[in-house]
Amino acid sequence: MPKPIVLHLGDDIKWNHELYTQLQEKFTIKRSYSMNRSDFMQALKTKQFGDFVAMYRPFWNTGGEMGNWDDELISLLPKSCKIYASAGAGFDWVDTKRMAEQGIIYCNAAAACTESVADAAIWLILSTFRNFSWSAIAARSLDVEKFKDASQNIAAVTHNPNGFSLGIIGLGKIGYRIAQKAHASFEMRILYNDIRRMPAEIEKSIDAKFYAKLDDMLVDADCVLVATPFAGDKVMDAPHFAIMKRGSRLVNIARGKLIDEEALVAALESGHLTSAGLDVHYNEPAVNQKLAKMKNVELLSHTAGASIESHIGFERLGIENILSFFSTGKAVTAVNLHWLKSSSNL
Ligand SMILES: O=CC(=O)O
Repeated sequence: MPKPIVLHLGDDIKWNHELYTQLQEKFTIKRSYSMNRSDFMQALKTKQFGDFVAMYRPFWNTGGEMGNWDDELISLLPKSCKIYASAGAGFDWVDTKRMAEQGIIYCNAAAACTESVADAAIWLILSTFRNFSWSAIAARSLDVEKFKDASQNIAAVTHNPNGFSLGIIGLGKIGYRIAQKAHASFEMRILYNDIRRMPAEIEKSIDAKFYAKLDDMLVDADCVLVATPFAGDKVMDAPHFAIMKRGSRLVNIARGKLIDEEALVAALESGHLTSAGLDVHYNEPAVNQKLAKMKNVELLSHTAGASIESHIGFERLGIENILSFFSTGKAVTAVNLHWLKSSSNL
């Protein structure tokens, strides 16, 4: 009996060679490498990869050249395909509901980059309180006047985060890890808003206060952290910024489109918000020109999750998802089971 086929998207794996050998023992691996959308669609139409049962994308740098996984692409997948295990935490580029309708489980890999993203969030939170961006820009300018300006004036406008409140939108795996770190390192008071309340022991472990309504939390938080998946709608727009505490801060490590960036600019320009820290941007890879000019805004190039540890974990978790699914019927990190269960195709 021929082995079932796994379609490996993108580059070779780099780290988990033993585990990959296990995958090769159980499956025939076909490769698409970095095909563009039209070549990839053509390959699916002509069944170039055969009737594969799973897709595996080990790292986010490659394997996404076909673009968003929408109805056009998903409807070309063979009916044999049951699981797509990909690198990456966010899955705004995959229509996971549409996949479920076709009986395909989508597995993300947030668990593999949680630590990296949480560390980056701590950097951004700290930066918004201490205005490190201003200091760094001045030092790199090689301009002694800018250096003196930063060195003499920053102390008058910055704070230790200790004892301030961090209001987290989305206390998932990543939000919780950030809360743990902020609570343990800076004794920050943790507030959170989510669609569901966490169990009492989770809340107790970080002394967290739950807000059923986002607006109520925005009024109380000294720093608002966006850590929720992007599902098509903004969570922060002008009315939200308006009710935030005067002098508070905003950090976003989730997706740029969750925030109305122009409204954020206006809130910073008016001084209603003191500072912001953004890993993600509305029009990536382009960064908002006004934000880029603000010394009280820390900006990163969507690298919060970028570390070798994340890469190793992405590769591993993807293979584990596929091996587990075909041996036990259960994937490790499926995100669309709620839709799959109700799908009439199953
Ligand atoms: O943004 C990065 C990711 O979704 O993993």
